[in-house]
Amino acid sequence: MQFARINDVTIHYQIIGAPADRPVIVFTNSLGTDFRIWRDVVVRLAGEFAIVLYDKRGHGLSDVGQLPSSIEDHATDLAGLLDLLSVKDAVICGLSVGGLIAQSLYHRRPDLVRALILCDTAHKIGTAESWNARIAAVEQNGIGSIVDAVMERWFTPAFRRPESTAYAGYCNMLTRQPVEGYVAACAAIRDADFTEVAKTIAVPTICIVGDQDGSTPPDLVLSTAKLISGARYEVIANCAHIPCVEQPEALTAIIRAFLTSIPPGEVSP
Ligand SMILES: O=C(O)CC1=CCC(=O)O1
Repeated sequence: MQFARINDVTIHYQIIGAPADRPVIVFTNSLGTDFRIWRDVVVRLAGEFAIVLYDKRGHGLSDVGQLPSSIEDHATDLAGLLDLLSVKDAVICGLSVGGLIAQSLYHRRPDLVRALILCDTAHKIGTAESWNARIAAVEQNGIGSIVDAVMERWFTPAFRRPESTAYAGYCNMLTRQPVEGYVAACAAIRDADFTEVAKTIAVPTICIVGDQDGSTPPDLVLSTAKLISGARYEVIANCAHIPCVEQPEALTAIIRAFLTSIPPGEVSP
């Protein structure tokens, strides 16, 4: 296990492969998850790319940090981690709130970003009312009180079978996040609007979405792709909000095809 102290926050991360030898992909995960969600993609890409995984503040083994915190704070954490690891020009793959963090990182530190993979994310996610209702429910009754509703957005019915041990495990992952970290991330998402930032993105970008995503549905992700000059758009079949868990093979194929299509010398393995 690897830990770094960044912006007074202990950040849990993992680095696989040598960044000096290979293009680097950095994975930044979604609300209520830690970096283990990327495992089935990472095992497919390891060897072709160097890979950086980390738990954003308030999730997994990372500290919650000072409250309140914003998407910009998350982006500053990620920039600090990449500086610490001497990683530049990385491909940033952000899932959901991770995609907001990726857009913010691009805005603040474009030198760190070679390409963007915006996965089940948007320029703006949800409404203030929906986030305030979620925050109130979690503060009053805990994360367990929202687990069924969240799982309906994360996974298709085929994945949400009661007898599935994987499904049970991801319910555990959600409910075991620290309440204050979860609530802080909900508030950060509520307060984030990257509409204007998205219009400035000038690196190769792909927007990917599950066809049954209940959190950032395909039409929302398409509207984000349309804000970004030259962005590609891909829909994954039989998939909801977390394709790295539900359809890792399809997601990996899209990531690989995207990265190998970028001009040689930029990100080709
Ligand atoms: O929990 C959800 O509804 C899904 C989600 C929204 C933002 C994020 O990161 O995950």
